[in-house]
Amino acid sequence: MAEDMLMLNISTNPITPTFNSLNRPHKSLSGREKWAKKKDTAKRKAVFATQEGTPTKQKKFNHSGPDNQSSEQSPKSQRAQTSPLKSGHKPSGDSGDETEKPVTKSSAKTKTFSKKHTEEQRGQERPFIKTSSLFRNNPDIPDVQSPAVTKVKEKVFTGNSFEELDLHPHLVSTLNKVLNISSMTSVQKKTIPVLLSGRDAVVRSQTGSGKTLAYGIPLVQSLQAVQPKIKRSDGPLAVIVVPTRELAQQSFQIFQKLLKPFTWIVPGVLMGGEKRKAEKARLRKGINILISTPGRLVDHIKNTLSIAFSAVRWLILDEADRILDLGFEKDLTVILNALNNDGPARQNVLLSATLTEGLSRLAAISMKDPVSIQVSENSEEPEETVESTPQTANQSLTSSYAVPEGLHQHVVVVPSKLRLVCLSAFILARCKFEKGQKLIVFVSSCEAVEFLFTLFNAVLLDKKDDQAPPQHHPSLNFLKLHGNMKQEERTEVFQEFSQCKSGILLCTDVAARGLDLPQVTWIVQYNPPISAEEYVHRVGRTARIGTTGSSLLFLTPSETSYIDVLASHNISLAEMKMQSILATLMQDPRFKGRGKWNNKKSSGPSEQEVRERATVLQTEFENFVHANQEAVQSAKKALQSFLRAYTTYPSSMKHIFHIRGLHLGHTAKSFGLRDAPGGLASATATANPRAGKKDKNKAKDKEKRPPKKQSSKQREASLMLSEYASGLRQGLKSKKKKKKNRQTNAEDQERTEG
Ligand SMILES: Nc1ncnc2c1ncn2[C@@H]1O[C@H](COP(=O)(O)OP(=O)(O)OP(=O)(O)O)[C@@H](O)[C@H]1O
Repeated sequence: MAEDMLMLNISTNPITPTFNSLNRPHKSLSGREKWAKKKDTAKRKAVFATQEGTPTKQKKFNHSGPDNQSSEQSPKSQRAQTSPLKSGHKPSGDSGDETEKPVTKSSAKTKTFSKKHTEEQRGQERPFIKTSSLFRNNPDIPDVQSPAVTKVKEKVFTGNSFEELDLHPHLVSTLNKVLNISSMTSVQKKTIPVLLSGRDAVVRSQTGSGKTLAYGIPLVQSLQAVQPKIKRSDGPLAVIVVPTRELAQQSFQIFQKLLKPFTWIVPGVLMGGEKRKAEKARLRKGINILISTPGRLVDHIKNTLSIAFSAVRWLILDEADRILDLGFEKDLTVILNALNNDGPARQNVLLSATLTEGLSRLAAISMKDPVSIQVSENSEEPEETVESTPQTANQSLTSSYAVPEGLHQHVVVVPSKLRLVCLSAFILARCKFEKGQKLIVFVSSCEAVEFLFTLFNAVLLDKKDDQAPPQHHPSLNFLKLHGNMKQEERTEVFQEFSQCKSGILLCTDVAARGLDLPQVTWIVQYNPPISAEEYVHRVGRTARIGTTGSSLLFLTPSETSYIDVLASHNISLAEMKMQSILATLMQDPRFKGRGKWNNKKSSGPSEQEVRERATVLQTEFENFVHANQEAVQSAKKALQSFLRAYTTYPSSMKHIFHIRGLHLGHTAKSFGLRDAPGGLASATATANPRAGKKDKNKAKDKEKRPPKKQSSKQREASLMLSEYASGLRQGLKSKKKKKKNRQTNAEDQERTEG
């Protein structure tokens, strides 16, 4: 690990041998080999010192110079290197250890010096650079070529107006005047007549194509026509199930608008995080269109006597593939049983941008001859809908997904160590040096969102001095959204990000589905999603309803095969170069390094200068993280949760995302940690069933009560469920003591988003 230690690394935390052994693809060097490498490195150092005339001391502070260049691969060596294990990627403990020794030896002495010196250097725009090895010993970045694919295209709009349908004139005028829409989208044109005819339907169309109104309009049309007029006391006539609270709120708001002329029809929303008592009272008064998350609906089915489904005529599952997915299945069964016991014949509608698998389970919700509706540009007018059974519907829905035409998708390959600075540079580029940019950054865990939120607010915002509050650049407005936040805060953030003109939303997949946040310009996937389907939903938060937008997927060199996975779903990405993202740092004087590279004649930013600035930024991150124990703990928690999430990729993707492919020292750096903390062994050993026996034993020793081993499916499920967790765990636990009776339901509740 010595090579990964900072030049002036003062860490007393030796790297656990377990991790070195997990990540060390090479056998240890013989004495002769070590000597040869030492000699070679010394030679290179000497050459550099002569070329740059770097004083010895300065060279110690910034060791990235010549060796960085050695890490820049020749085109030949760049080719076809995808796995660190295969690529000659040299993790800690390999070559370079010896060259760093003189420096690490003096670490005790430099500790005090570095701290004082760092402070002195601030304000002089020549920060003390502690992080010297950022650009060294990284795996090669392979050439990235997205395979040619035939993109699936969907036309968003039709030239047809809502007047052409046989709708109530007040409904049409509400669409025109309240929602400001006049012509139908393709999916609306296909779906509305089918649903008005009373048929069940399975609807798939690209993200942001207007699926909510595709079921909302016929639902309102049909309910307003019911005679005698619907009364509040009739209870629910339509049940709409959606996977997240924010989506529930959003759908509820749309129904409030649609129902403006039909005031006798009452919409209502039930969702986790809200007070049950208040919801019960509303249910007692009567809700005709009931929108709910699965968990909260189940909770009421079990505990609220006044909930009755005898009048339900419609069941709509929005984001149906998510609801039919792992974890929600049990809740859905409870909901369906309750509906089937009570209700008359009803219409069932399933919608999503990625409906494929899970359709065999449609039988379980007793769809009757569902019509399969999908939108494809190739289909000739009149656009046919397909009469199908659940089985044929399954066949007709391929796994090639349409993404919006105005979406420009990119990928950047970044070695683990550089991920944090690269993400920061990207955010600065978009939000500090450009105007009107609204970004959503997807991260794999709640803890990582919290960590990045605190870190970016502390480091990326301009600070004049330590006392003054950070100066908010107007566009550098960070927001966070994840399942462990209190509901009020979630709602506030959702509203704020919906309304703001620019900003950065750091979030988990809780924001991946269905949310219609206006004018989002970039979707950044800092951690790749667990499936191509989730990729489609995440990027679908931009370029909605015929507009344009962009996306950027971060991959490490060992993860580049993910591009092929996406290509197999007809999704292709253009490469963005890491260097060009990092070059943004040249615009920010706060990250100016020693500046001596400025003298160079070259017109563009020197690569070395960019690296130096990236190193300054990384140093700032590490200084912040190591400034106090709380920050270190937060970084460790984030790292641990990242590792846990990494073990949950499905087995079909383990060849790309396997915990063994991670270099933990490098990964730790992307959390501002100078070294991989000890104790991670237990986290990964318990999470990773394939970890060595030795690691598992160590983990057992350390943990008094090691968590139960889970199958990979269980882990995936529990991750998803914790992701969508209500955040009520503490409150529910205390209630548990008082009301044993409610225990089961409370657990169900906290287990789901609802
Ligand atoms: N006919 C229309 N004309 C103009 N805008 C429309 C029309 N129908 C819907 N919209 C708007 O398009 C946006 C996206 O609609 P919606 O959220 O229903 O998309 P979606 O297909 O459900 O997306 P996702 O798959 O991401 O959930 C919304 O802002 C909605 O108001």
